[in-house]
Amino acid sequence: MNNSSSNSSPYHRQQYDEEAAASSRRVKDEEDDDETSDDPFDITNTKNAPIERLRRWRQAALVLNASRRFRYTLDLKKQNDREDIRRRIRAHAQVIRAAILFREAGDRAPHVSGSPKSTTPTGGFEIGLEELASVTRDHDLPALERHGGVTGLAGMLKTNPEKGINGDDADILNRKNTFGSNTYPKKKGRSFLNFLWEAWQDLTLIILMVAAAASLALGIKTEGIKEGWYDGGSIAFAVLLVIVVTAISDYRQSLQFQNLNDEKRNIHLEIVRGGKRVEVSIFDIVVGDVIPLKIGDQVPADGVLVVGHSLAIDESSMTGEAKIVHKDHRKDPFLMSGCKVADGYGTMLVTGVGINTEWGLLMASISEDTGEETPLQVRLNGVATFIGIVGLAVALVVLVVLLARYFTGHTREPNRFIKGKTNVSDAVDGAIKIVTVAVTIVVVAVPEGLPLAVTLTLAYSMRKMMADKALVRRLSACETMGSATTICSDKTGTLTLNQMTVVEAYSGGKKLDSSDYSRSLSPTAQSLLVEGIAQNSTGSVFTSEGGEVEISGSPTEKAILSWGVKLGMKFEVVRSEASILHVFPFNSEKKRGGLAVKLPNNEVHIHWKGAAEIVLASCSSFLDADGAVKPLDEDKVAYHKKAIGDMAEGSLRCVALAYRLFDINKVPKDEDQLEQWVIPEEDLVLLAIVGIKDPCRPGVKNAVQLCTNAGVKVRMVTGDNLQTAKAIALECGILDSDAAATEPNLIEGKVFRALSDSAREEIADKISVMGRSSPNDKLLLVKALKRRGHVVAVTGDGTNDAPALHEADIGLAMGIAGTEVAKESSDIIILDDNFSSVVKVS
Ligand SMILES: Nc1ncnc2c1ncn2[C@@H]1O[C@H](COP(=O)(O)OP(=O)(O)OP(=O)(O)O)[C@@H](O)[C@H]1O
Ligand SMILES: [Ca+2]
Repeated sequence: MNNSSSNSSPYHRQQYDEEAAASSRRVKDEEDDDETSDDPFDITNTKNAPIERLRRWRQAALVLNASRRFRYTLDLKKQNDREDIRRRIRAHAQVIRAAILFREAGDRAPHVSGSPKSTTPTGGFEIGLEELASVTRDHDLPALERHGGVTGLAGMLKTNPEKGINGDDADILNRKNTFGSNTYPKKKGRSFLNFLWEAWQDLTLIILMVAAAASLALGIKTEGIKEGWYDGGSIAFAVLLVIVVTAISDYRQSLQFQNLNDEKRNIHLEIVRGGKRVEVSIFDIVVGDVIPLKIGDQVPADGVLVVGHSLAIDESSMTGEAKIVHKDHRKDPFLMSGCKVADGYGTMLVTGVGINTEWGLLMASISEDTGEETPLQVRLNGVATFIGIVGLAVALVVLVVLLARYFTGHTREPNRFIKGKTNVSDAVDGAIKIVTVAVTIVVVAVPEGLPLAVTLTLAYSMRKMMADKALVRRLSACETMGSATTICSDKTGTLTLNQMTVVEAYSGGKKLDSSDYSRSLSPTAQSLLVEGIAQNSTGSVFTSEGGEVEISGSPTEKAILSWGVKLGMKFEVVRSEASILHVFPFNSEKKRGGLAVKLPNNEVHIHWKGAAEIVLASCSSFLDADGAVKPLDEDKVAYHKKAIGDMAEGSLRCVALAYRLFDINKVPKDEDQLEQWVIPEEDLVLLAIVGIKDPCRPGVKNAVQLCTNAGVKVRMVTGDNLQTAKAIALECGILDSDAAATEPNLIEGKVFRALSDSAREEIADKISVMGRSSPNDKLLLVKALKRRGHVVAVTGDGTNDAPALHEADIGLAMGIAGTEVAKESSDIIILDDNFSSVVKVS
């Protein structure tokens, strides 16, 4: 909390705090929570977990530490607790909001009616922090309109909706001081003492401690203080050792988890500053920043949409319900931090950061789970406890039997107990001997070290994985990874470098000269291609004053954009020449993306770009060498198919560009209908087919070999063309010869999809390469393999890989190219995207 209160105008913040404090106090009372927090507004202080534990302590005498022992299953309660905290925070946020609104209403009353600027703007901006934050948090569309919509807001925040803030240090600092920074106070980790305290609360240890005390007392009684303390003392020492080692190990693990979390949260993303895309850390985002969003991204801060194309947001992380919300800049432009982009793309203007967003409040209050246990640990803990209890029971039985025998005189010992004859002191000595036997049984039987050994081993392997560039999100993954029998890897970026360049191109019914692509192009083809490339792209080209070009976007986009630059494309100029009517964003399902643009002369051009053979199938004509539209007859289709085949053979990824004219009168006039408009995708005119090279990663071949030798089969599941997939698979050793490259070793996604469940199971084992697969095919394959008894590891980067990653026994997400959604569904994040690291992990 501290940093945001120091960042905002002190006067308002104080008032805000007081009221919010009062109301949150009420909420707390209602919930009857033992939360102890000096500053009630400081929700970062929810000391919930230990209290929960204490409460359980009180409730059940037997369950000493429910979080560690006496569980034979993983802790579902913990997840519920987290959900609970979320819900509470949401309620909190509502209360805080209500408090602000209440106060504002009070403020407004004297000066008659609701002037929109009831809070004093600071820092040279025309709008104050609270005002701004409340507009976005309440999704207050009328208020946004009062401020002049997004453009008005951008003006007030001294930013440009297209170019962003200018991004000099002074400006950024000023914004941070005025509106806060996009960070939240970290929840303090638990102290070492805390772990010590937790470590001794363990049934087996308590049994041992009692045994130590008993043994100490008995020893001293029978052998005197000098000699008698050995047994008891050594048991006590062992117990102490176990407690300390457990505590140290847990403590170190919690520190490590904190580091991991910091790393996990430190998302790097591209934003627009000074008209240029720059990569910054999510923590450096300030109010006024303009951020492009694409499928799979996490919304990094609260904001409003500047432009969006089919943008759909998954708000489940905030609202708790799985619901996809369509955003558009007129009706619902508000974006909540922490949500995921489910589809489409757009640009947002940041209006709220850090603790001023609901997500910030949430993150500041949830302590990351550090006490996670793996299935093996849970099982071993169960076993240890079970053995302990059995030991205790046996010891008790022995005790009872021996005592009974002793006191009934059924022993053969010389000084056995004879009723009336044996004096009290002898009788006690005899009984003590028997008790000592029982204690010994307990000490021997309780296997305290067992679970500890596992914990230590796992902690070690996690550290080792980190060194191998793998970030472990779920500790149990370390355990499972060792037993993986097959790896389903995607191609792009994992097996290949993800550095793409166009190396071959066909246009006008012939192959272009790769030393100078534009020379053999007709002016018509050149201008249409340039238009299609510049407009139909989620990437961007920035030309600095010195004339240097910087290209950003996904690797495929970058390759095509830089090819466009070679054709003489002036990105900004082309973009400003025509206005975009509607967009169908690229997705892996359809493998193509398209859009409609309106030219100044009222012509409507529709451009498509996507997987070559798919786009080719939608074409009915092509642009010949002179720029005239010619029908695509059988010969020409065969020619282009062969061209694609040749390029794929050479392991190139093929992308086709096509366009068509469209009657402007048929374009829906109404904005809502335009939003629903399905862009025509038939009768296209083929403009060009390009072959993009994406070299194999060095070392991948060895890594694959290593896996094969270890009995782990590597399979490639890719969205790319089957031939391209085959060529790459041969290159990196997934297929060893052309002869092996037959169905069902090599299979196309749609063939696999069409099979019945049982048939899929039949052939799943044999599949080495699957080409032109949709994300769902990957899921199907994983399911089939699992049913065949395989332990499946899956690597992936895309949003649509999430289901497969989730389904897999071990999901590995790519740290660099991977989308946030994919990372969230994974167990391990491969930081350098390298397949060799995947192999090291296993
Ligand atoms: N931005 C893009 N615009 C148009 N077409 C594209 C774009 N990106 C990829 N493609 C085409 O779609 C095909 C498949 O893309 P998809 O996203 O399914 O696979 P991928 O994830 O890139 O590959 P992999 O599954 O190996 O990681 C590519 O072969 C290419 O032809
Ligand atoms: Ca992929």
